[in-house]
Amino acid sequence: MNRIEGKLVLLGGGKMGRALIKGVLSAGVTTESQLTVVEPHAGAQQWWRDELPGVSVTGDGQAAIEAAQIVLVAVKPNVVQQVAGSFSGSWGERLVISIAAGVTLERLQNLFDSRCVVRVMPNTPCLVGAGASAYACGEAVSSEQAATVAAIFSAVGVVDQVDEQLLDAVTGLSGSGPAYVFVIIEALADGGVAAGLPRPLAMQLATQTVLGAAQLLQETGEHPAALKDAVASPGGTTIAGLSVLEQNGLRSAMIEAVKAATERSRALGSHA
Ligand SMILES: NC(=O)C1=CN([C@@H]2O[C@H](COP(=O)(O)OP(=O)(O)OC[C@H]3O[C@@H](n4cnc5c(N)ncnc54)[C@H](OP(=O)(O)O)[C@@H]3O)[C@@H](O)[C@H]2O)C=CC1
Ligand SMILES: O=C(O)[C@@H]1CCC=N1
Repeated sequence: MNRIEGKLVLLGGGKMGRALIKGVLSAGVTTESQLTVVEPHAGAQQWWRDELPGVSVTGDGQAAIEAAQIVLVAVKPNVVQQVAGSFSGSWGERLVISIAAGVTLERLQNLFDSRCVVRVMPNTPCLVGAGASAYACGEAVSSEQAATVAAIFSAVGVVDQVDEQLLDAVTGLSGSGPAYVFVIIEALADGGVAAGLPRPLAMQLATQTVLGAAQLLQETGEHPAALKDAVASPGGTTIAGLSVLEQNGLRSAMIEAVKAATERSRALGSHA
């Protein structure tokens, strides 16, 4: 794992900020003494003090940002403008990495008056080191700085550099995708309960089935259709279940969900 150089400030100590920082610390990408979290709300500050007592936490980021080489922006998209305006110095001397959904590189470059900005889309499985992230770099980001971004996000899962035009679709697929999968797992468990299984057993079987299927797909490198066919015996149980999924439009529901989330990411970008 590559260690990153310099002080890092996290703006916004909520769900994603916590997931990312816990991941980079446990992977040894940086250390608690190199980190400051800027979070205005007392409740959220307390979480950091309880969980990571070696990390500095403050409500006012001015001094910490002045001392930092890397700033990770993890506030809601509609708060990015406010945090960009909260610092009186020049952002341009720092690498600014934003995970705000939909907020474009052009918008980041304008808000931070810097071309040294990176737009990233991670997801919540970063919390357990199984995230999927993609990023695009602004015009002045050096290859060393791009490597810093890769080091941070590879500490919490897989990461790819992409053209910025793909990032709304990344948001619709892997950014929002964990929520779709949680709905599928919950529904599978409900089906098991409806068929007579105790709830805890149904939940364990549903979760492990999704985890195992994803792992099988990844490790064999087979096409999902081939693995699906291998489960479905002629005249058997699986083809009976699959036929109900087709009748009820599961595939098109998934496709439309990703498209709708992609559109929403584009819309967030135009309003942020
Ligand atoms: N959740 C997800 O699955 C994903 C989210 N994202 C993106 O990550 C970003 C953060 O999302 P998420 O972690 O879910 O949101 P959270 O609301 O959990 O975290 C945002 C945090 O920022 C704090 N905050 C508000 N104003 C300021 C400020 N002026 N300065 C510093 N901190 C502030 C919030 O405090 P308070 O709540 O008290 O206002 C909150 O603790 C969003 O832009 C989102 O689009 C990206 C990928 C996946
Ligand atoms: O729902 C959202 O807006 C954020 C971005 C991707 C996942 N959650």
